[in-house]
Amino acid sequence: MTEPLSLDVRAVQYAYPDGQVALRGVDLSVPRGERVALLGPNGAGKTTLVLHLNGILGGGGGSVAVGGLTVDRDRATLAEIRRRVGIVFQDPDDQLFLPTVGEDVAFGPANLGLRGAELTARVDEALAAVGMSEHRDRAPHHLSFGQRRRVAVATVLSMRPEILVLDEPSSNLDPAARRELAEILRTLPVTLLMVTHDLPYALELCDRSVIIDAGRIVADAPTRELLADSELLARHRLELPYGFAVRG
Ligand SMILES: Nc1ncnc2c1ncn2[C@@H]1O[C@H](COP(=O)(O)OP(=O)(O)OP(=O)(O)O)[C@@H](O)[C@H]1O
Repeated sequence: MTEPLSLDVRAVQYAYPDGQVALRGVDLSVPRGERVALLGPNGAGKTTLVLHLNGILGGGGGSVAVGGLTVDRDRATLAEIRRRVGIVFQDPDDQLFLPTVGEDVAFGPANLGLRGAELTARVDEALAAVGMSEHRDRAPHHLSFGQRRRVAVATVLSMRPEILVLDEPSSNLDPAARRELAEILRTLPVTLLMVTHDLPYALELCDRSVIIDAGRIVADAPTRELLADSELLARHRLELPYGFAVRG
């Protein structure tokens, strides 16, 4: 039997209630363990697509499956889909709200009913994965922004997701924190989908990139190849930093 894809998006369409069409038939398959960057200009449909992955949005046509389970409206399926799709939002403070780091990381698995040694093991594992074990008893608001982002990643990892979705993971990080996070993300044994405007970060972390524009996937290829195509980038309002050149 072939292993199920981590993510299988087929012909997904979506218009917001005000009539604004955001997705016009999106297909995207991601095998388990792959890291993919989702690129595109403002308003392209990146967030709308991400919100389809865990069933926050849907119903406009097409299908989404995560680890072989199709996203559906019934409660049990939705709960399982939300466990399988871990979303790390751009602002870690949207994800951290308990008095200590350990409590924040335990929150998700505790909600699933885990207790005692099993719960402790989940928290240990997630904090170790992001290099934050020694900060377990600290208050999240006493940590640096870079540390809070790592803890936000841990709050999702403790659910043992099928796919980790990161929204602009490098934003607001200083160069050292940016590099440390990249090193962490590279070693995580999960499928990763990273929404970003930071093209060098996409190149550093993801072998494959997808460009979405006006609700359609317009390119899906090795990151190096995409970033070497300056006409393609310009057509979709994507820019490499000044002086940063990529050879295909
Ligand atoms: N709640 C909403 N109601 C109506 N239209 C919306 C809503 N949210 C987004 N849109 C529209 O849907 C389209 C896709 O937006 P989306 O936020 O998915 O783009 P994006 O690629 O994530 O952009 P950005 O890079 O700016 O975050 C845009 O035309 C946007 O104006």
